[in-house]
Amino acid sequence: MEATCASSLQCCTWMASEKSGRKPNGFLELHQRFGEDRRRQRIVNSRVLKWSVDPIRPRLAGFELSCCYRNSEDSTVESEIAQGFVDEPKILKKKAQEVAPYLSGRCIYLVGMMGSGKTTVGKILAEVLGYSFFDSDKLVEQAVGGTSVAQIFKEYSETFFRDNESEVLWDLSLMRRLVVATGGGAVIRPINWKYMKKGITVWLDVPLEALARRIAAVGTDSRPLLHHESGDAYTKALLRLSTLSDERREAYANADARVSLEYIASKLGHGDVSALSPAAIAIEALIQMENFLKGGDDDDDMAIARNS
Ligand SMILES: Nc1ncnc2c1ncn2[C@@H]1O[C@H](COP(=O)(O)OP(=O)(O)O)[C@@H](O)[C@H]1O
Ligand SMILES: O=C(O)C1=C[C@@H](OP(=O)(O)O)[C@@H](O)[C@H](O)C1
Repeated sequence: MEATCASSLQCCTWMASEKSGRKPNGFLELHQRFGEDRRRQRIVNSRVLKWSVDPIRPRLAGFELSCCYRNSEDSTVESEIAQGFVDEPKILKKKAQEVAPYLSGRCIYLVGMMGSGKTTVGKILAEVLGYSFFDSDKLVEQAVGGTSVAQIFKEYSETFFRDNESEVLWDLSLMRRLVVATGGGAVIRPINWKYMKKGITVWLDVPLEALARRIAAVGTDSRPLLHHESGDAYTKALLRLSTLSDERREAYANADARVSLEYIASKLGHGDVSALSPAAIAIEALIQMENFLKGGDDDDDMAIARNS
């Protein structure tokens, strides 16, 4: 079973921090774990060859890493392949503990296109941070007497839905320690940004083809803005999503932190974002939030680049 763990590089760094109490190159530690003393050697090239989920212990993602070293003493170059496992829940928990003091109870608002994973990733973030999770669509549905979003669009109007959405976001902005999965269109009203900016806003930036694949898999019943196109489910979703994305991309870019699935995938040497697990995306969200809150753009995950 092939799957990816976007946390590969963080994992290596974190394993290293745990043992040595400093922030060294994780790959050195990786090799120390395999019983070899590489401290006097410098990595000149490293590459993740393969990721896979352990079918017996699915919380663990296995990896195979190829490394090439230069020995500083005699200038010889050696290479080897190492294997290991990363425990995503453990990494998530550790990263959440690191980010929590910077958040100091501020709410997290996830923004992004329909199907970008705001609900899925939001629930994970809420759990690891000890926050409560809210889906703004669900709150609108409750406010309109339990009417579904699709039904609200049909029986009332999109404007009516948007008004209720703004009210819900205002109510939420008065609270603390929440992760909020906003509706994909919440970003189009400037007033909503005023409410959301009381917390930290995070944009889940997912390629349109991946969004269309996810939505085609679950159907468009709950997403009325996708009801009008004709054709098969994937093509229908892709067409409409690309128009919406053109209209909204600039608005999403107002977010404090951006989580680009293409960036995570390329960092790990993957061609396809569909292999990234929700937990791995949540880890990247925590990293990007930490960067924003610390006011820098340091990226521990670039260890490979720095050492190559
Ligand atoms: N990383 C992921 N990989 C594969 N499928 C995902 C991922 N994240 C979310 N999904 C799936 O995509 C669909 C939409 O996700 P959801 O979290 O509801 O998005 P949103 O709240 O942004 O509309 C769901 O069926 C969910 O299971
Ligand atoms: O993109 C949009 O305008 C919408 C996205 C939906 O939420 P999700 O992003 O949770 O699907 C929901 O708010 C409504 O159907 C409108």
